[in-house]
Amino acid sequence: MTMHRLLARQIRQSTDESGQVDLTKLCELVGAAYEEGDRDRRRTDRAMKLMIEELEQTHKRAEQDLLRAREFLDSIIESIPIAVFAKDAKDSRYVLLNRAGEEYYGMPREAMLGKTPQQIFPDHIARVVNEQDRRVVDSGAPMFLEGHLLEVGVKGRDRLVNSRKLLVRDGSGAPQYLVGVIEDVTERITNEARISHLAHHDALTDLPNRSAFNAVLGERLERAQEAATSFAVLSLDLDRFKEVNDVFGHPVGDLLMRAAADRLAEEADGAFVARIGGDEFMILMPDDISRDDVLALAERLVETIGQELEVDDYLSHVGLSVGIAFYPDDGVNAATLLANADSALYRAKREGRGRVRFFESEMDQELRDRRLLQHDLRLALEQNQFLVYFQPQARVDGEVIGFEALLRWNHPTRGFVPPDQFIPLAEENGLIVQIGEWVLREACREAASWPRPLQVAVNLSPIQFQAGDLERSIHQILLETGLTPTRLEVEITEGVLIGDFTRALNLLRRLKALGIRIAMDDFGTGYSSLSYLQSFPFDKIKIDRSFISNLEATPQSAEIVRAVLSLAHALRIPVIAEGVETEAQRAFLAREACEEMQGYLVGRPAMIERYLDLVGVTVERRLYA
Ligand SMILES: Nc1nc2c(ncn2[C@@H]2O[C@H](COP(=O)(O)O[C@H]3[C@@H](O)[C@H](n4cnc5c(=O)[nH]c(N)nc54)O[C@@H]3COP(=O)(O)O)[C@@H](O)[C@H]2O)c(=O)[nH]1
Repeated sequence: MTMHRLLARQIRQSTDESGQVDLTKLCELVGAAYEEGDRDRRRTDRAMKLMIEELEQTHKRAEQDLLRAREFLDSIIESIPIAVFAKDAKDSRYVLLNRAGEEYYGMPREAMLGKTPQQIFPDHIARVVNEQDRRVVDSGAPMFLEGHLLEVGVKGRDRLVNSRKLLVRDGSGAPQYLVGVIEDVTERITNEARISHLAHHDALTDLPNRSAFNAVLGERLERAQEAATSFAVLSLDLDRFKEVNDVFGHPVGDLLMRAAADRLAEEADGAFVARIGGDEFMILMPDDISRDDVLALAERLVETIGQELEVDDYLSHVGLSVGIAFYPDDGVNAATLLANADSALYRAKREGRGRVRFFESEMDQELRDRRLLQHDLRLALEQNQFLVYFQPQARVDGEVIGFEALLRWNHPTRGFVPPDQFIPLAEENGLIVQIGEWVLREACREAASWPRPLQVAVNLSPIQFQAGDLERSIHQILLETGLTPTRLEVEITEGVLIGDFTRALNLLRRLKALGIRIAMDDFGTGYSSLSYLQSFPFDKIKIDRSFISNLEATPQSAEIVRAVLSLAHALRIPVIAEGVETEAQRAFLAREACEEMQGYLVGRPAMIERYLDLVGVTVERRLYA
């Protein structure tokens, strides 16, 4: 007989030693066991119920998470600014389209979902779309089209898009969906194009800039070397642009620059025109163009730029100088070609501006000479190669009233180098500041030693006004030398006032306040001498010697001198005429009531020893001074 182990134990526990079963005890034990079993079952039921509830919760949460994830993905797809669509891979019916897609196609999704391309687009577009879809489905490879013109949609055909289509397979690997994205890249491509344009063009004139010019020149050189062709490089520089800019201000200067650039580009007849900085331009002429044609074009450019330009109610006159170099005759690489075109330009400017010059080999030499002279100039001051010459200034009746100090450079091997040659170089490299200070000191020291209190006039370069502390150095020189300020006259050209006009004017006022006299040099040769007369109370006007030397030859010069004199008299400014060489010139000036004169007639520039009697020094006194 088999019996449940629990019942056997309960019978054992209810049986006494004689083998009698105590039924009451057994019933109690069995009853307790049943109750325990009931409790267990209830516990199990509760646990099961809890488990089921937990499972149901978990499932519900998973469903909600799934829903939320779906909604999240949907909202992303819906809000991304790129058109997204999905189609059934079998027949290309649209099954999904986001908001950007609606915008791109120009129709609500209801009008597209469930429909094939044929039911939505015109035939010729549907054909293309279907063909692309088939290709992706058949090959299984994604399709990517970059920067192509929009073929469908309402934004117009000027939009550029990147589009991508790829195949999605089901669990068994069969094609299920075609998913596509279309990104409108018009703005990006336009911006990239704009940035690239800015990098290669000059912002003011919109002409290609230096870097674009260098790139194009490089290509032209390569091509010309391969094809054995020739071409011309033109280096151009606007004449007097800086003056116009300074006198009328930068906004007018900008307008003028733009107008000049437009004229150049128009007249250049398709040649490559670049603005390489400031008022400098370069032009690359077409291959195998003849010298005559290049010359004709360059002359046309000079003429067209020389014509009056009306900008912002101002009438301006600028000019153009042009230097020309040919590949391969004048250089086979960019550096040589450009340097030679620049040398030719430099010659054109030096010969009076408004000119066209072809490069010639001796210009190269000239450029090298210039560099050598620059080099020597640096040594000149420390090696005491400079001298100050003095030229007398007199009343028209001949009475000497002072001297002009004129710088001379006695070079150890070249001999006397004309100031016209080395002063511009010293201005270019800034040495004029030190040299000018040296001249001032020498002139003041010399004048302070004269027994007669004559005046001494010293030329100041515009560069001395821009760099260094001119006021302090003049002040110190006057203290050092003991020269009375009223005996010092500084001669300035209008170049001093061009540039930072206010600063120069204030400096002149402070110098005048010290008692120094200010003379306007080269009157009549500049651009706006007259306008400067009203800005500052000059102590003297110096009529340029070009008018005096032409007095007898051209009646216009006499008229100009008369006009300057009458203007100066009206303004009560004394006038000195320079370059007076003949008695006839002196007599004319005397008749016209010109106050003073300077020139070979009175005396040539020379070492002061030549004029000791005029300054009141006896030779003996000088020797033992
Ligand atoms: N910034 C400085 N400029 C200076 C200084 N020294 C001279 N210069 C300038 O150099 C230019 C040429 O000067 P230079 O060769 O000395 O010529 C002067 C005279 O020699 C010349 N002159 C005088 N009289 C006559 C004459 O009767 N005939 C004739 N053909 N030439 C004559 O004129 C020049 C004087 O020029 P200016 O100063 O305009 O009165 C010249 O521009 C000088 O200014 C210097 O230290 N600093």
